[in-house]
Amino acid sequence: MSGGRLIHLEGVRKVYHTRDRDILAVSDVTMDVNDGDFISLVGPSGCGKTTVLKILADLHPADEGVIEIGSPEAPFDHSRDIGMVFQQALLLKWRRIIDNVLLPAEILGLPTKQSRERARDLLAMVGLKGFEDRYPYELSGGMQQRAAIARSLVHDPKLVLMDEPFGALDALTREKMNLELLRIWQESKKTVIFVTHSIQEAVFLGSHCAVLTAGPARMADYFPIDLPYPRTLDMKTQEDFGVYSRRIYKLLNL
Ligand SMILES: Nc1ncnc2c1ncn2[C@@H]1O[C@H](COP(=O)(O)OP(=O)(O)OP(=O)(O)O)[C@@H](O)[C@H]1O
Repeated sequence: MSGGRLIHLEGVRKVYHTRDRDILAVSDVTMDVNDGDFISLVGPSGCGKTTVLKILADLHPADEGVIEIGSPEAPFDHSRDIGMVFQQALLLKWRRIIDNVLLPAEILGLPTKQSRERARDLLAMVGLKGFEDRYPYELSGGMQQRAAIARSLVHDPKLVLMDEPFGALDALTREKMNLELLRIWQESKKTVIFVTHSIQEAVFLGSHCAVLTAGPARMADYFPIDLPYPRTLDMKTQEDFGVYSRRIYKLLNL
């Protein structure tokens, strides 16, 4: 389901300079991402996964390397073309669910009526039809994360950055959300960069996988995951799933 190239990273490196020392956050980040790809970014704590997302979002400059997003024919606007989902849903507790989903559209000044319609459609897509007028406290953790996913899509971004969105959910809800996310990804046809600590989750979701290692923090591998979509939970017990998982375990010295 890949289209033209959206992202080209080559030899990207980032060092944080603090008062008493320099911290190498990530290095050797090299990857090409096509429109519609789902990239899993997996690695241990502190290996620079969030830093890669921040560089892509243009929140931090890189120290070295080539970063190209979009093309002259389809320029990329960081303020409009990125949607973000974090580990916590971060919904505003005084706003109804639909008004939370609408927030990026409001900030960008998009037409109200169309945005509201789109927000309703997205809430239906993430399985929250009927919950538009509820408040966040009335929703479970998984439902709140669905609302956060709808919010990340409301302004129709080209790229969705997800920083461990299911890290705070229990194991069963997390598996369910994995399946839901793949369905939403296939329906919305967005390019997704998905950060996770979980090797299983990385293999299960990704069309491609980037493996980051710590000490020194670097991208150790980037490869396609040639398992067919739609993915099903029983694939996790299959041999080729195990081959991909072992490749990552090995890189992480586990
Ligand atoms: N603003 C900052 N200033 C200084 N050091 C930072 C800053 N942000 C991150 N770091 C350091 O850079 C390294 C990489 O951090 P980053 O948050 O990208 O890792 P991560 O893989 O996302 O970690 P985690 O999985 O724990 O969220 C870490 O050593 C971290 O302490």
